[in-house]
Amino acid sequence: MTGRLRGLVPADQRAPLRRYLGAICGYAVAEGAAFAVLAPLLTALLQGRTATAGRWVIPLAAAAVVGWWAHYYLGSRALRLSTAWRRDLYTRFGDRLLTLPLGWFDAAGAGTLPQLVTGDVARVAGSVFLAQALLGAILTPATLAVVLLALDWRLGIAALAAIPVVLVALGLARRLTARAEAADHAAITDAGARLVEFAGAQPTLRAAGQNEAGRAELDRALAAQHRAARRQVIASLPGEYLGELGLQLAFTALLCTGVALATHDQLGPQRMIALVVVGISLLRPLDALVGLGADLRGAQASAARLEELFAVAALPEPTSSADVARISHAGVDLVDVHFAYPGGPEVLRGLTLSIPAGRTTALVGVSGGGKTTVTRLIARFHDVDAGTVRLGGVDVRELPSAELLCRLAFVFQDVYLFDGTVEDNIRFGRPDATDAQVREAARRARVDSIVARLPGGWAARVGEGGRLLSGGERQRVAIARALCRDAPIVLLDEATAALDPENEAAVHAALAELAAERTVLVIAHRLNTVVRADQIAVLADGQVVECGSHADLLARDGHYAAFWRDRERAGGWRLPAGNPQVGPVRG
Ligand SMILES: Nc1ncnc2c1ncn2[C@@H]1O[C@H](COP(=O)(O)OP(=O)(O)OP(=O)(O)O)[C@@H](O)[C@H]1O
Repeated sequence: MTGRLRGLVPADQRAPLRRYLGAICGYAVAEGAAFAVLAPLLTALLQGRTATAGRWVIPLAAAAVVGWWAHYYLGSRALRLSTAWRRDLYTRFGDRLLTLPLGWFDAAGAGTLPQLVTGDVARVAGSVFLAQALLGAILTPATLAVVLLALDWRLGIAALAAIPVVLVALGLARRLTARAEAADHAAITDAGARLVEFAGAQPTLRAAGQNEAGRAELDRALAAQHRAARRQVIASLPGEYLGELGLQLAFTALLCTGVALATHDQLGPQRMIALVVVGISLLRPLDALVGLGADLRGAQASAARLEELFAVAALPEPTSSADVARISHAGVDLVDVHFAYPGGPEVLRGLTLSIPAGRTTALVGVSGGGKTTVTRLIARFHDVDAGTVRLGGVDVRELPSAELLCRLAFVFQDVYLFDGTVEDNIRFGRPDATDAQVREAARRARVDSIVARLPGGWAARVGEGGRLLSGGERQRVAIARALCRDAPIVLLDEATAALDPENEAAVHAALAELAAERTVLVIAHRLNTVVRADQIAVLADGQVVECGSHADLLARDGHYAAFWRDRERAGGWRLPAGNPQVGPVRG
């Protein structure tokens, strides 16, 4: 077990694994010793000493029976160890997902999850079986080599001629395939992600009559994966061929040496044949070594990826929740905030914004200007690079994440509903809510009218992701969830999609219920929302360049007023990114 893999072995499985590895070493050596019995047996048989040969059959038959039992026993041990290891990795995986910074999920990291869960965990846990094959392919020939050297050192050396060539083949295979293996893994991950994306995009693609256009990305990823797999096979060929060549040379050397010794009367022909058979038994398992080396590298690479995931630093948590008592109001303040996504340019450059308690603040700005980023920093998906985000006067970094998150409710644009009933989905915001509280939240968010039309009513399931509901209906359920949660601060990303008049009116009524007496920060995409907000913050160049009510900002005749005039002229809201003037979306 190599260092990387050993590091992932669960603590309570280390001792059983050590015992198992010891047992398979013993098994491999014993297998070699059992093969060695062939030498006296065959010699006696070929010399016509059948009684002696018969005596040697007894230990060989006993070894076969014991070997059969040991094989079964070790196989069941391996299965138990591998299953326990896999279970532990899944548990650690689940625990890790709970503590990963939320920002990790919307970065590239989340795309690697399926491959980590399905491929890497299985490969690491499966290395228990690999260890058996590998140790067998090393120790059985090593035992036979010692026996052969003891019986006839000349034939032993001839057989061992393969070893340097096999070692060179292993090194060559590792060097040539390292890059190809990494590229193949990246291509498999990408193709998997594209496939999931393609499946999820089916409704949109078909509605737009763009089935083929949507396929292009998937086809490209599959073609890339095919190329990467072919390159990996090609890269592995020289190592395999060299290993094979080494073995053929060793067979030839063994035979030639045996024949030479027999013809020069150095060795009886019967003994020569028996020893050559032992030599062939020595060489045979070496054949598998190059392939097993590739499997081991694959398991090590999987272990490295899992280690990388387990090593992602959780955002530092305060050791005590004492600062929670200092929260004096439900307002949020961002002070001189600087932030860049890992490896990206600075998105927020000294942003200062005060979001007063119990009021609605609309955030407007060009697409990609950093509005969503502001909400993510308030919820501490990421930590700021400089400056502070305060909730009720307390730095969010000084609040335990559970304390922070229980004060926040989110209503995202792409609302995700679980495949349960509407009620389940509303209760999800607050698991201990009573039926009456859930129904009340549903009524205030105008969800009861959705339930009325669902076949099965409250008992109807909404489908995975809420696909049986329309976008507006999903958002109403999300608003009901937030109402049920009753958090004092709501972070809301208003839907950009056009809603039918009935849904539009229902969503607005629901939002009005949500906003009453709560602190709301809304990424506003609708004219009504912007105009009605208590204050509008205009985001440009990573800063809040204007802040005030609709009337104030119009009177100031700055960015907002310019955008407003633009909007009146064009009848639209959103200005293209790069335009110095700012604006949300069509009202
Ligand atoms: N997870 C991420 N990793 C790296 N960069 C990101 C990430 N999320 C957003 N960005 C980048 O940060 C910048 C700000 O994005 P953000 O989503 O905050 O803008 P926005 O104003 O909400 O845009 P929109 O109105 O189009 O939703 C963009 O350049 C975006 O590409």
